[in-house]
Amino acid sequence: MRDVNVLEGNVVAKEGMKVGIIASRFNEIIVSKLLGGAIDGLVRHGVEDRNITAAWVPGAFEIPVTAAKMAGSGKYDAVICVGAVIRGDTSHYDYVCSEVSKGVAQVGMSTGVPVLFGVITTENIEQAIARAGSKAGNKGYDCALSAIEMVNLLEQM
Ligand SMILES: Nc1c(NC[C@H](O)[C@H](O)[C@H](O)CO)[nH]c(=O)[nH]c1=O
Ligand SMILES: CC(=O)[C@@H](O)COP(=O)(O)O
Repeated sequence: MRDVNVLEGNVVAKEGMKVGIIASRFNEIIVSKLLGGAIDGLVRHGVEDRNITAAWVPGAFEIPVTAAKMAGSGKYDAVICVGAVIRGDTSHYDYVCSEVSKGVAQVGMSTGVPVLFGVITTENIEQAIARAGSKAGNKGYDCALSAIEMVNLLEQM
């Protein structure tokens, strides 16, 4: 490749990195696994337990307002959002998923704080289980590593 400048964040947490995690309680049996995966990923890559703060909200729809509060507080280098939205019998699923994804993205862009979207949106419980620590991995863990990478990348800009 030509001799260009390439910026990339590594996945080793900077000294004193502080992370907020927002977990939605709806489908808690799934979300607790996502939360555990996020914490595991952060700690394994150098974030200290005492620098991780987790907050429970009722459902995924309450994540964006909480993310705005966390990201806007100046206390956190990154915010990870984990939840599980599983389709039911009505169109409620579509509205929840749409607003949560848009809201989380908006918080990141408006604050400049990396806000990671670890809310799984599935057609059924089997798909959710697969993404919460079984055959499709753990989306919470994945978001932890992405949070560290994004903090390290944005600090270079
Ligand atoms: N059906 C799911 C919900 N619904 C609840 C909403 O997120 C919200 O708490 C309520 O509409 C009150 O504002 N939430 C999930 O996280 N997952 C679902 O599958
Ligand atoms: C994602 C939801 O809001 C959904 O679980 C609610 O179920 P229903 O559409 O049957 O009311």
